[in-house]
Amino acid sequence: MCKEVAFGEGSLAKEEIEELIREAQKAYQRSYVPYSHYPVGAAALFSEIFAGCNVENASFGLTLCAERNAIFQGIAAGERSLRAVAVAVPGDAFPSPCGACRQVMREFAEDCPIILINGQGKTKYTSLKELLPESFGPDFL
Ligand SMILES: O=c1ccn([C@H]2C[C@H](O)[C@@H](CO)O2)c(=O)[nH]1
Ligand SMILES: [Zn+2]
Repeated sequence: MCKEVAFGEGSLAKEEIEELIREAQKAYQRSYVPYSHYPVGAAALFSEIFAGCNVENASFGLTLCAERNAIFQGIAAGERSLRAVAVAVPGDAFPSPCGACRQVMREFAEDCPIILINGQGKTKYTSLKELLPESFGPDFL
């Protein structure tokens, strides 16, 4: 059975959500975080799933967040339409995508579901519209 879960104007199959969550959870195990010790994994659903982890650098400002890493993997593969994003961390607290990542998501989705996952596998559902209201995007130009 493939239960559809409605999100705003779109919908996602329950199986798609579960796989997206699993991919985000796997991704944080590949994080390179010798400075913050805060691993983050993300999975971006385009026509398929692209995963990414955060990658830090001794020159701290060069750090790439997990969300942008995952999204850019999709874009580099030729994808343009972002359907959902999952973000997972190992700790008790839920993750929250930073402002830069929210704006990068906005480039490829007007609005999309965002699933936040903590280390116990608990989930919080939000959306890009909620995290980045009154956003600036490509349609302004
Ligand atoms: O949503 C977030 C927030 C932070 N980070 C990373 C950047 C850095 O490696 C570490 C601490 O900021 O967490 C992410 O990957 N995603
Ligand atoms: Zn970020």
